Amino acid sequence: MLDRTDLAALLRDPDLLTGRAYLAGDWADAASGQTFEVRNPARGDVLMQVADLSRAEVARAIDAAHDAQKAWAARTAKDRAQVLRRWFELLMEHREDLGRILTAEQGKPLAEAEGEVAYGASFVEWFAEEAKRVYGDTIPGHAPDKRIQVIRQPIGVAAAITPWNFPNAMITRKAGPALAAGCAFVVRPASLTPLSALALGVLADRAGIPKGVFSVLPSSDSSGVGQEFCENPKVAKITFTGSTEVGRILLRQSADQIKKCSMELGGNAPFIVFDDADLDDAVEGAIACKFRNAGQTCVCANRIYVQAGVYNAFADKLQARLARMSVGDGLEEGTDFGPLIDMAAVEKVEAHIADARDKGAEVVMGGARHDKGGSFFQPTVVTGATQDMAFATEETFGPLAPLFRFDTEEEAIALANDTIFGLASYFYANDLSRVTRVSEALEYGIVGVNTGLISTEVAPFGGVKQSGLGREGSRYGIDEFLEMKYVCLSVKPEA
Ligand SMILES: NC(=O)C1=CN([C@@H]2O[C@H](COP(=O)(O)OP(=O)(O)OC[C@H]3O[C@@H](n4cnc5c(N)ncnc54)[C@H](OP(=O)(O)O)[C@@H]3O)[C@@H](O)[C@H]2O)C=CC1
Ligand SMILES: O=C(O)[C@H](O)CS(=O)(=O)O
Repeated sequence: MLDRTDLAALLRDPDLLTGRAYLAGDWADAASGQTFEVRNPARGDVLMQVADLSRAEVARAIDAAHDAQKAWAARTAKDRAQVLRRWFELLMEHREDLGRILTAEQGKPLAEAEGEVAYGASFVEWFAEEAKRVYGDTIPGHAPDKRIQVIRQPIGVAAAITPWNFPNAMITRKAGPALAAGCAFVVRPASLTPLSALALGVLADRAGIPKGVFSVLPSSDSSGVGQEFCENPKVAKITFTGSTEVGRILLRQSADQIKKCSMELGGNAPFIVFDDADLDDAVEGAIACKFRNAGQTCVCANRIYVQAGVYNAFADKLQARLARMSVGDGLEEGTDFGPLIDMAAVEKVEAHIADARDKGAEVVMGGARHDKGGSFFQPTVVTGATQDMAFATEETFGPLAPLFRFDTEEEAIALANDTIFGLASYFYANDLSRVTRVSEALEYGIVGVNTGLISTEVAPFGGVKQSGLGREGSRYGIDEFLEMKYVCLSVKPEA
């Protein structure tokens, strides 16, 4: 059993666990008194009830954000940086509690959850520093009496919608740059995992982020809140992380007001192993890249392409390595893979396996629900994968590793690029010319070379094609929350 009392008992600071909304600086229940339940994916228990805000209450938070933003932007960059730095320190001080809350609602192993908390906090730390480096330009005038300046100003109120798979980091990866730039920030977290977001609000409040500048707005009405964000003229920016399908909906809804949008969307990452790769490294990279968060990340390897000469050796090594890993409750020591988020996720993995089998693939490891029951699933390896199978074009979002065989470099690149997505890609090779050729030929926003882990706050994270618009993290991430202004000054000669 894992209910609210049990989870609170695991925390050093139980005040981090709340089901109340952080609305315009106040902790509030929904005016209607309505709530929605949050479940623990490992045991299926109802963890707690969370305030189910209406669209009108979300609009009130947007009003408060709009009112508070100007004063926040008027503070010096150093002042905002110090507040963000304090938030970072609090996030790290409470890393274990935030990790337990995250695992309880999302399911990932505690080590991964605490890793996500540190990763999420790193964006707050990074953009606390970047706040002080929002530079402009002066440009030599186009006429003797002209002086040209370029200044960059905060865009205003930013509204975020975030997914369940990284319920902490996908919020701070947006809030960090937005607040650093001088924006106000309202976020509607995924209804499956609002607790991590609310805990971020508790610590933002303690850090001194002014009331109204930051709101966390849980609601089961995802489409209604999305419409409010897109239609409310006080919202200047939509920043979304989630599926390409929902990204399209938000872009369509934002078109009427030409609202600025950042989109971190779906992926279909190829993971290519060439015959000059270090196979042990490639196996470690594939495990990290494919099975992190039980395969529920947008940058997970979705297709594994192995050159013919090393195909069997790679397949054998991967299975041997996987066999040493364990499936279990993320709160228990030694768990490598937690449960999937829900039964819909299980059914999608099962559909991809059935489709592959029907088209001639062989399931050489796993392939079925785990005997732990619920949404636990066996880590699965499929050989004989081909481009006509569903997982070649659809994101599996689960612990399924399909192995495709290829002969030539040209063929591998063509297969890897044969998708509407373009977020992350990976390959293992040691020939320098091949590494350069393949890095340049892959049509993706991110290329991992001899590594399966690419996520860091210092680098620009984002996709091309239908995997998104814009970048998060790095020195580029703050640009998404700034507007550039050109000032043309006419200077008259002394009378
Ligand atoms: N590029 C990236 O960095 C990332 C991409 N993703 C992608 O997201 C998908 C998995 O995450 P998942 O949460 O299932 O994705 P979804 O797109 O289903 O949901 C993402 C968020 O959007 C909300 N939402 C759903 N429908 C609407 C709507 N009509 N209007 C406004 N908001 C809406 C959801 O709310 P609710 O769930 O409460 O209904 C959730 O908060 C995968 O495709 C994955 O690749 C995920 C993480 C990172
Ligand atoms: O939600 C996701 O998939 C994240 O973007 C993955 S990462 O940033 O942790 O790599």
